[in-house]
Amino acid sequence: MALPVESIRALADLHPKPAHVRFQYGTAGFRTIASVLDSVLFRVAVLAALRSKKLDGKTIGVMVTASHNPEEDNGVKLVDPRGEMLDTSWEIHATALSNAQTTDDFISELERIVQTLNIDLSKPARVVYARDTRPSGASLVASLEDGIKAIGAEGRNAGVTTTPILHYLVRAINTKGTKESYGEDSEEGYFLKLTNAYKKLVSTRETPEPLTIDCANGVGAPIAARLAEYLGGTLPLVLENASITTPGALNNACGADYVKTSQKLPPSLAGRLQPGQRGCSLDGDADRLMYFYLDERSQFHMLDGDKIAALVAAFIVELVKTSGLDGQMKVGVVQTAYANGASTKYLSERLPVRCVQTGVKHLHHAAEHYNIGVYFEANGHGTVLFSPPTQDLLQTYQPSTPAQSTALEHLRNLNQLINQTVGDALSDMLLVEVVLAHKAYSGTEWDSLYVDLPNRLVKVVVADRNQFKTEDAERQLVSPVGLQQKINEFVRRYDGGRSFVRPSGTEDVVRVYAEASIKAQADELAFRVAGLVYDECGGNPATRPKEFM
Ligand SMILES: CC(=O)N[C@H]1[C@@H](OP(=O)(O)O)O[C@H](CO)[C@@H](O)[C@@H]1O
Ligand SMILES: [Mg+2]
Repeated sequence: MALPVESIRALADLHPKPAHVRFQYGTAGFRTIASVLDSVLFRVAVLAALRSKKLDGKTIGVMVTASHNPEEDNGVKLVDPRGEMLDTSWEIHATALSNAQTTDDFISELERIVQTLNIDLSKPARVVYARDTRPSGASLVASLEDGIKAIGAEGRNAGVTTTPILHYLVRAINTKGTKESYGEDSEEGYFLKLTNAYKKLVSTRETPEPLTIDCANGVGAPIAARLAEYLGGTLPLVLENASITTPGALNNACGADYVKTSQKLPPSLAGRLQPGQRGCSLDGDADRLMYFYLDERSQFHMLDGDKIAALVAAFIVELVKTSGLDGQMKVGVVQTAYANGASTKYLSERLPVRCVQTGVKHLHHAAEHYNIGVYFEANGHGTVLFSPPTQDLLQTYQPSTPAQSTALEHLRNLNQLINQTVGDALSDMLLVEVVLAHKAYSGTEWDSLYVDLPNRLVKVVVADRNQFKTEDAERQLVSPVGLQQKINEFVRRYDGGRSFVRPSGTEDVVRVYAEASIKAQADELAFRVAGLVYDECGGNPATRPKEFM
């Protein structure tokens, strides 16, 4: 069977690639200003169909979102059959297709892919897609639907929903009717799976004080509202920043990325959160979560991805131990170099910790090596993975005491509560609430598990960020040659000092991270290293940021 070239050509002509734009399928898929993305959406749909055919008709997911980016941006990423991110080896095909200039170039590129990957075009193709609340979403989805139609794939529209729900749906569809069934392949199936597990986990606990959710004025708002209905009062939720139709509101001075970067309460919550109260922020597609609370003096305290990892990992280790499964189950944590050094210290004293490259796919894959793998980026993206043999063991294990039996039941319910396809702000939020309820912790007690080392993250604009090459999970620079030694010399002069430099995978900048035991010192170290990088790597002297030292 050949490609339906005529139908592809006719529809592709309606979605021409803009001249002079170069696209790249990066860490977060394609992401840029929405107005240039029309052709990308059309082409991604065709690629998703090819991937589905290559995988014997398994359903591939397509999510249209730009997460925490500004409202005028949009983006698209593919989801593989088990609900994970697209296999990295296909990223280059996505990039190549998106950059083909004419319809003819696009078709030749498709033919090349079909041939190189030996794709059997007679196989069925199935694609499920969704979008966030961005104003550009509807028209981009229409372009996507044209691509699905052009290649004759079967499309399923999952509507306006969160990224993690789309990932859930992909896995649920592909495991339907099998022994690994992940749940009903509907939003309702998702809500029921999570809330049933939550209710069982907190059944013997008191109903907590209401939890405020900053929904970033995004898709998390309507989804959290439905979640609240399914929770039915077992966890009272107060939704803030839930205006999904107010122009310009999305992610604007609110949401998880705002909280993490500015380390502040979103101004819109001032006076809405009372002293002692806890709250959390979602990002624009609800796959990141940041917690926070106000102490009795109304001081803001942030509980980031590292604090979530510490809370959750310690709880799971305890349950595994109490259940009597500790001889058979290795629990581990995966972090990146951006994890606060104090969190790494706290966790390493309790369980194995690995550091990997930035980017969720690296964390996810490393976490798969444990029986139970906890991974979180400091920015609040993360989840917990139970390996397939571990899930079987949880079903067959025979506890010998009532305490073992209770702990086992909790582990089984956590396995249901946690969205294991990808980081999921709402699932993670329920997980945090479970642990807080079990430990009877308020924000203060959770926060005091360890004290964050003061730190500073700085962006540096250099002539060419591609000259920066790293090793040791990005903690050491190997290129430009000699720069790492100079950084080390600075670091040595600071008590508790740590600093590393790496090229961003999502922005045209180099990132400098620094930590030290005192805030002023962390800032100074970061600005010294930033100044060094700037001067040595072609930063323009005329626009040298004044804070660089
Ligand atoms: C320091 C930082 O937060 N980096 C972020 C950012 O990656 P960069 O490669 O640093 O641009 O975006 C990634 C995708 O959202 C996210 O996984 C990662 O944590
Ligand atoms: Mg996101």
